[in-house]
Amino acid sequence: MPLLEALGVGKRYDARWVLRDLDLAVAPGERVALLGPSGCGKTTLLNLLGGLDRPDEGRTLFRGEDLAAAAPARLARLRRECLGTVFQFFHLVPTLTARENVELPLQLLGWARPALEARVAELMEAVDLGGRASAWPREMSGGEMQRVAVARALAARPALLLADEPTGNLDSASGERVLDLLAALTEREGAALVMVTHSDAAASICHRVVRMKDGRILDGAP
Ligand SMILES: Nc1ncnc2c1ncn2[C@@H]1O[C@H](COP(=O)(O)OP(=O)(O)OP(=O)(O)O)[C@@H](O)[C@H]1O
Repeated sequence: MPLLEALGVGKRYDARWVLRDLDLAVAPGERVALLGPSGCGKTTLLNLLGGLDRPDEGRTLFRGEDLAAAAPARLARLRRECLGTVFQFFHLVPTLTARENVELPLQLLGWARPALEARVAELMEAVDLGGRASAWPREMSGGEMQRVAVARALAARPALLLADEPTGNLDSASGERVLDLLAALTEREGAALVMVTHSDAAASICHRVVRMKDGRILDGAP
């Protein structure tokens, strides 16, 4: 069974359809890049896949479960346990240290202290920030903040990571480092990745490139 499936999905704002009749399936552990011109609907699709938004036609299924039909509490739980997100502008909590940012999703899930601390330490090492755990976001470079964001997104061992232009605000060297980590850590943890990007370097760490135009998929669909 695919991990994630969009079946005939569409989304409109007022009378204007910005996605139409779109099909996409993502296998467990698969990395998919979503490419396409500005405004073609990539972020809209990512929001539907993550259950942040509901389609106006079609269905999005996570492990066969219709996200739009899930009760709000069920959806919140599914997102907390199974889904990690990485954004262009990092979205770290500015009043928490690097370590505390990574801890946050595990605290929300009620992890016990010893397991939580071991997992956070492991991830801080994995993103090569073992020595920066007590740093505040304002003291970190963009690349460091994004590495913290990657560690946070993977903390709860989600089956799916959604990333929206994760290198869009980084210089190419920092961006490459973040991409290498995204590939290595999703591989190691068995997480699938769906990544919106404009960058060929980002697409190159994916198993499959899906090109979109005007709210539809041009190629790369299964
Ligand atoms: N809340 C909204 N209300 C009305 N229109 C919207 C809304 N959100 C997005 N749109 C429109 O939907 C279309 C798709 O937007 P979306 O952000 O998904 O594109 P994108 O491919 O991610 O673009 P970019 O690469 O520039 O981020 C655009 O025309 C956008 O203006």
